[in-house]
Amino acid sequence: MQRQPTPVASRDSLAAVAAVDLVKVYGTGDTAVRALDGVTVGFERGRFTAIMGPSGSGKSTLMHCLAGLDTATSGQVLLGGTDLTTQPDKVLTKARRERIGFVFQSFNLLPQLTAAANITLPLDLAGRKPDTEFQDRLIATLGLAGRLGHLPSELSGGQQQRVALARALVSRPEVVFADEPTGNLDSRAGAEVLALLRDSARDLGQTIVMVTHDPGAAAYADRVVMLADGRLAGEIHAPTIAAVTDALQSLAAGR
Ligand SMILES: Nc1ncnc2c1ncn2[C@@H]1O[C@H](COP(=O)(O)OP(=O)(O)OP(=O)(O)O)[C@@H](O)[C@H]1O
Repeated sequence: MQRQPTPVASRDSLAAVAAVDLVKVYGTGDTAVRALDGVTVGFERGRFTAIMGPSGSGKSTLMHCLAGLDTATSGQVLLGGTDLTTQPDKVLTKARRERIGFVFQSFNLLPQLTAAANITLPLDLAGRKPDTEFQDRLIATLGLAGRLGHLPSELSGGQQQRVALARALVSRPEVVFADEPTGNLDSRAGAEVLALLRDSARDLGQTIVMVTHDPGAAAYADRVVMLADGRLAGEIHAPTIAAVTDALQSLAAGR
C-alpha cells in the first residue's frame, strides 16, 4: 500500500504547498533537537492530506513551517510559487492572513463576535468583499444558517468547529491547515467535521492538510503522509483505518 512520496511543487505544479529538504533544529549544542531532518513532500491542490506519525515525529513542526508559523533552519517551503523561507515577516503575516486558512483543536473563535462575524473576520481584516453566493452556500452546507447570530458560547463544540471551518474556507485560501480538528469533539460531531473537510476538498477543490493522531480521522483523507523521527516514512493513498493503524504500528515497532 505504501508508495514513494509525491513530487514537490518545483517538479509538480499540482502541489499547493510543498516542503523541499526541510530541516528544523530546536536549540543548539548537546540539547539540539532535529525535529525535521530533510523532509521533501508536496500536498496536491484540491486534495485532503493527513499527516500522521508517532508522538514527537515532527508533525506539528512540519505543519507550522508549511503555514509560515515557524521558521525552518534550512530548506524551502513553497506556497504556490512563493518560497516562504525567504520572505520578510510582513509578507509572511500577509500570506497567513490572505492565502492560508486555519482550523485548530480549540476552535479559536473570538468570544465577543457572533458566528457570522467570526466567519467573515479574515475577509474583513483583508478588506475584501465576500463572495456572498459562495458564503451562503458554505453556511448552508455547514448547517449554520440558523446559528449566525449566536455567540460561540451559545454553540455546541461541533457547531463552533463548523463556524471555524466556515471562517477558514470563506476566503477560498490556497491551503487550509487543520491541527487535530476533532480533538475536542465527541465522535459524532467529529465525524461531521471530517466529512465536511473531505467534501470541501471534493466539491469545492479546497486543499486541506490535517495533522491527526487518530487513524479514524486520517481515513477521511485522500492520502496519509507518515513521519518518523523528523523524516518521511511513507504514504498511503485512499487510506483505510486498518492500513493507517498497521503503518503506525510498524513505525512504533521500528520496522
Ligand atoms: N519549541 C521547541 N523547543 C524544543 N524542542 C521542540 C520544540 N517543539 C518541538 N520540539 C521537539 O521537536 C520534536 C518534534 O516535535 P513535534 O511537536 O513537531 O512532534 P509531533 O509529531 O507533532 O508530536 P505530538 O504527536 O506529540 O504532538 C520533538 O522531539 C519535540 O520535543
